[in-house]
Amino acid sequence: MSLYTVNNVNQVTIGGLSATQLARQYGTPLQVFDVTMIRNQIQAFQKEFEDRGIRGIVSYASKAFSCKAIYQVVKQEHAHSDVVSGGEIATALAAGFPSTSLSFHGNNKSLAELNFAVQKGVGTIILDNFHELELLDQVLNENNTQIDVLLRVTPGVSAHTHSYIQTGQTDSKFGFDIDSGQALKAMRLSQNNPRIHLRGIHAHIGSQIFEVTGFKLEVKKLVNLLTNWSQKYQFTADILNIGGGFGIKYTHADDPLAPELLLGEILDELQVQYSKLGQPIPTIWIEPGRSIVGPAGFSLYTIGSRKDVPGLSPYVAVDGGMGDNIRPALYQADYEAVLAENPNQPPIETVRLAGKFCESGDILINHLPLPTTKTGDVLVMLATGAYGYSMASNYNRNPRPAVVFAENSQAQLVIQRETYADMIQNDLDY
Ligand SMILES: Cc1ncc(COP(=O)(O)O)c(C=O)c1O
Ligand SMILES: N[C@@H](CCCC[NH3+])C(=O)O
Repeated sequence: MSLYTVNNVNQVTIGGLSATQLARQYGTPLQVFDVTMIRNQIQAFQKEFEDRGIRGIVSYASKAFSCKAIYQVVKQEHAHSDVVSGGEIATALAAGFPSTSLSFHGNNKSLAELNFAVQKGVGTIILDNFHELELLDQVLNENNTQIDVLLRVTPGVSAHTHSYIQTGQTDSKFGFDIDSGQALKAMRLSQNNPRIHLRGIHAHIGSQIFEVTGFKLEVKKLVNLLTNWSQKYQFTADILNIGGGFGIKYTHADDPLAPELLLGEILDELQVQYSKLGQPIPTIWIEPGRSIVGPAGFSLYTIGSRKDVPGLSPYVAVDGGMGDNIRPALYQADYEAVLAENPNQPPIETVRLAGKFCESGDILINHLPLPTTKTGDVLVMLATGAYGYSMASNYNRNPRPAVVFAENSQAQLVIQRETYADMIQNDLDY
């Protein structure tokens, strides 16, 4: 499976449009999304549920990439979205996303954020800790209302992934621990709170996961927990949210199962578990972020300076870097990149693709094989749609790039390039 497509004149294309042309039209650095790929992935997840007759909800984890346009695409695909801050809620609502299809996550939601969520009619609060339970109770009382809640539990399963991005193991800042009894206590408190409609539980075991084993352990543990709660405490869950984390192909060294096939295996396991119990499967929610927007995103850069270092690979610098994609610097994440024109030419050298930020560690790709390049060439970095723009910064007061959605050979600007004025507007004189 290739990470990019080309047209008949051997140019990289995104959503049917030439990357060179997009770079010319909108400037670089530029983030472009192939919207068809986003839609196809959401639909592929939905089909896995339908094929098995399981009620399922795809809740896009919008921390992976949040802006009005993406919530609009998610809404068009009849999916839900998970949000992790007042800012994500506000963006989704500004996009016309139905508040009832939002679920609100976070290990330290503020009173103001909970109040905002409740007043705006956010559908589900994913309760993370006892402090939040108190805040939520206060907010619900003050607003004289009720809300649906899922309890986030930590099943003690740690999936194989980069250690910085693991969640879900017992030693996690997120959620109620099952083994120590925190989860049970939270369930009892919620069950006894007339303003809380406890609908079920949630767990998330990590990110960029290729193996189904961790997920299978997770669902076994969750089903056991729910069985125990239903037998001993008459609590019947109608929602089981198994989180996100489906891994994607960033480079040719990655060979993940297609995310929907991974989901299929998890659903098969759930069917086995529930048929052993002789019980119906609750509605299953998933929260994929990376797998929905990651492969669909492309970063377009223009090559600028070059520095040759005797005996070592040269630095080839582009007009973006850690400000629009912190992942290589933060997680040592690997990516691939190709020239927008004739991407299949045989390489003549391996370069270090450097960003323009004032940090030696601002290297986007450490070993990038490239044909002859020159200043002004457009380079396309692949599979950058998840946690790139959403983690972008104004470091060195570089403006964040523009974002374009491309679909059926049409392009539309969905986030304007930041201007110097945008960055200065909140500064005050002294
Ligand atoms: C609770 C929760 N749900 C969903 C996600 C999305 O994960 P991913 O982007 O790996 O699918 C995350 C991030 O890891 C998360 O913390
Ligand atoms: N930001 C991380 C993933 C974090 C997952 C959020 N729970 C990444 O770039 O891979």
